[in-house]
This record gives sequence, C-alpha cells and structure tokens, in this order.
Amino acid sequence: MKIAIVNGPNMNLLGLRETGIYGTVTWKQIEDRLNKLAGEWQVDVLFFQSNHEGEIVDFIQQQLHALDGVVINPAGFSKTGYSILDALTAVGIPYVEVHMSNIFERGGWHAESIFFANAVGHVIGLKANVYELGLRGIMQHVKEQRTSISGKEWRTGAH
Ligand SMILES: O=C1C[C@@](O)(C(=O)O)C[C@@H](O)[C@@H]1O
Repeated sequence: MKIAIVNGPNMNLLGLRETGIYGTVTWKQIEDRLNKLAGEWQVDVLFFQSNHEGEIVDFIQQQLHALDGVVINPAGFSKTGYSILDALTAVGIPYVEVHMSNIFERGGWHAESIFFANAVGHVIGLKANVYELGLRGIMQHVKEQRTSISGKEWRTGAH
C-alpha cells in the first residue's frame, strides 16, 4: 500500500511558525516518526510539501496511478485550492484531511475548507499527532475497500 503525505504552504516552517499554535516540533521530526511507523505498519509513505499550488497538482498527477490514498494538510490552500481538489478527485484518490490546529476554534477563514466534503475523514487540532492518526485512518479505509472490491476498480468506477 502506498500513501502520500502532502503538505501545503508554510508547513515547512514548523518549529518556527506560530509555535503557540503548532508547537515546536519540526517537519523533519514528524517525518522521522512517520517513517518509523510506516516500517511497523508495512506501508510505503511518500512525503511532499510545496508552497506552490501547481507543484502539488503536478505531484498528485505524477503519482495518480501509484497511490492508494493521501493524507493532506492543504494549509493555506484549504479554502482556495480547487486545482488540488480536482487532481485528487480526478480518479477518486481517497484522502484524509488533517489540520494541526483546531481550525474551528480559530474561526474565520481557518474554519473553511473546500476539501471537507470529499474527504473520507478528518483529523483536526491534535498538533503533530494528526499525521499519524490520518495515516492510520486512510490505511484502514483502503483495507476495508479492498475486502469488498478492488480499490482501483472502485476508483475507476469499473465495478
Ligand atoms: O497553514 C495552516 C495550517 C493549518 O492547516 C493547520 O495545520 O492547522 C490550518 C490552516 O488554517 C493554516 O493556514
């Protein structure tokens, strides 16, 4: 099983940015932890972060047929990243949406996301833990799909 963990803009600044909200953990530390868990859980994980919407679209397109699922923190693109959402829904890649902060408590534009409706689930507000919980969630979802019908047939509507 291959899962991509995709981060939108400024998530590379973890550890520096608004530490009162996101904590002092760096992305490198989160990635190390996820790599360790991926070994234990026997899943291939692929990491991608960009501050540019088109680069995220390119990444998803390149991986379109290789991926079984995505954990995405659209970050600053949550409210506006239609082309990213289109890429994910192009062949129906199942995704879990994560946000480290409690976007509902923060309110305003933070609380709005165009990714909500199509996500298989959401993990919000648990700081760095959202990534491993999101990974666990998408893995479970993919497994459950496979026990009913082939995930790729499901995605292409061939069933
Ligand atoms: O960049 C981010 C990070 C975020 O997605 C989060 O992980 O809590 C919340 C977004 O509103 C914000 O723009």
